[in-house]
Amino acid sequence: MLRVAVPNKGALSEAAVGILSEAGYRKRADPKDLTVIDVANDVEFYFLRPRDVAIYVAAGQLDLGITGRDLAADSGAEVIEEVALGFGSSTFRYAGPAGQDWSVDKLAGKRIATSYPNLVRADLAARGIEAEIIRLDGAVEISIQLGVADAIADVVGSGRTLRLHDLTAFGESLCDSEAVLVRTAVTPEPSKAAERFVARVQGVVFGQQYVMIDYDCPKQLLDQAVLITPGLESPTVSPMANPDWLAVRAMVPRKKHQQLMDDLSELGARAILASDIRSCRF
Ligand SMILES: Nc1ncnc2c1ncn2[C@@H]1O[C@H](COP(=O)(O)OP(=O)(O)OP(=O)(O)O)[C@@H](O)[C@H]1O
Ligand SMILES: O=P(O)(O)OC[C@H]1O[C@H](OP(=O)(O)OP(=O)(O)O)[C@H](O)[C@@H]1O
Ligand SMILES: [Mg+2]
Repeated sequence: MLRVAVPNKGALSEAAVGILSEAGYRKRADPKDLTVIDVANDVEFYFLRPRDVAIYVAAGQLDLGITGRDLAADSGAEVIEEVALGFGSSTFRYAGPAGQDWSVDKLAGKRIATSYPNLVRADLAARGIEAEIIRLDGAVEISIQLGVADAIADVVGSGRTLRLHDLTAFGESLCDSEAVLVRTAVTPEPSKAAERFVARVQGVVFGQQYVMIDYDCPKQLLDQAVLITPGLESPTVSPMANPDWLAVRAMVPRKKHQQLMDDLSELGARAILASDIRSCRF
């Protein structure tokens, strides 16, 4: 039976469970359940802290797991990233009190509070900077005010928490993160069952990032319309009852679809429809 780790709570949990459900896997009945056996798909799910997921997967105890790229990097566990899941996006930044002229060099000799000590230690070592790392479990932004640190290194999503605490980020991002599906590096190749699981998850994630566009196109405008909606391989073009018109169907990136619909409309296409793709395979 394939063994898969899923975040049991926190920022990544809900979206991870949503993708797995859309991929046809069984959900847990009670949020306190730590395991679910999906007999129909021959998969056992383990609901773990996302910070621990890469450790189990790297050790080969579990075949696959969903975690954050930053959490996996900080754990030091060796895992292979199979699918970037398109949610839980963040950067990982140094920050200090606003109004001071911060730069990474100025961290030398300072106290830096963080929940990601290994990520920070590796970055400072690569820069040849010596500083004291204060390891905290969370609410890191308050640590300067409380006098235990001079600067912090933390996850930045919207940036709201930094602003609320009068902190300013500086330096490059140490890790551009999102939720990822990782697999063990113990075996060089994934098993057939792991490959199938990855394909299902990839299919749902890909479906979320694209929409299907259908439209009616005057025959003489087809070449120009195909430039607007080239599809993945090539759009599907079908005859219509009226021989002067063609029906066209193509996948387009979700982020661009409204712009592309405007372009098609201005070109002369009609009855332009966009629909969600729930899942796909390539
Ligand atoms: N705005 C955000 N806040 C927190 N984590 C975020 C945010 N955006 C993305 N993430 C990602 O979520 C993961 C952290 O997951 P975790 O479960 O620890 O979240 P959490 O909500 O901080 O939980 P807890 O605070 O209970 O430990 C990291 O990969 C982080 O990059
Ligand atoms: O840039 P923002 O959108 O404001 O989000 C970033 C904040 O969210 C997370 O904290 P969380 O709520 O998980 O609490 P924690 O610090 O206790 O983990 C993270 O550690 C930052 O503090
Ligand atoms: Mg947190």
